[in-house]
Amino acid sequence: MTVCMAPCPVVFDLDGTLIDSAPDIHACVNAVLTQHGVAPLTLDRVRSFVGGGVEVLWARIASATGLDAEQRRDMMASFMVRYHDATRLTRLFPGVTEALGALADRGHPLGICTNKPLGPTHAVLDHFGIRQIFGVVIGGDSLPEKKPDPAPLRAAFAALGADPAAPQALYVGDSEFDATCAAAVPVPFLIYSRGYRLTPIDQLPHRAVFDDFAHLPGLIEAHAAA
Ligand SMILES: O=C(O)COP(=O)(O)O
Ligand SMILES: [Mg+2]
Repeated sequence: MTVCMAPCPVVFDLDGTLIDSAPDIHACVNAVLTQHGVAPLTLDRVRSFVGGGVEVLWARIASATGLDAEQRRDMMASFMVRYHDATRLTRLFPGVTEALGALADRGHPLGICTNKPLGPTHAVLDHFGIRQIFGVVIGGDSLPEKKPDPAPLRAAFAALGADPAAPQALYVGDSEFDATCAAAVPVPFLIYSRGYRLTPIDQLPHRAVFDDFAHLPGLIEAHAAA
């Protein structure tokens, strides 16, 4: 077992991990559907479509509502205009601010690797005043690849000057996309159990699970010392 000589780098997913953004995504989706005469979808349904980025979201909406390719393209474009600064219904999950502050105070380099496009990602980080705490923010449109491809997460660790293969590096996320991505990097994965995951936790590769951000700094210190 190695002892962490320097605070380990920690990269976070965003939607369903640090923020509960499904209500804003749901509102933007339904505004567009209604505008085009398509019946709205429930919050649970839209939440179940989040995790793979905007193209995956609209592919799932199209198959749920029977949109053709042209309708889907037009509606996705209208969605992006609304989504760009949609923060009104979004909340940080309980304890996130305190956990990020504690990790930053202990010197952990922190980053974001999300499939959410950079525009709405920056808007929401600015809205909550937490953008500066992150040394790198990789969005769903930062690279040609998205999670579960390992490239965006590797880029996040590289920007932090960290080697994800170092035993102490960590990725924290909520979904199947995150678990598969972390395994492909490879980097140990901590899963937040109150996010947007559909698959049972025991079927996803992960190092540890937590349901309260108050426990995260202790979990990370325990991992780093293991
Ligand atoms: O925008 C999405 O679909 C998912 O975003 P996430 O990668 O932060 O969970
Ligand atoms: Mg997520």
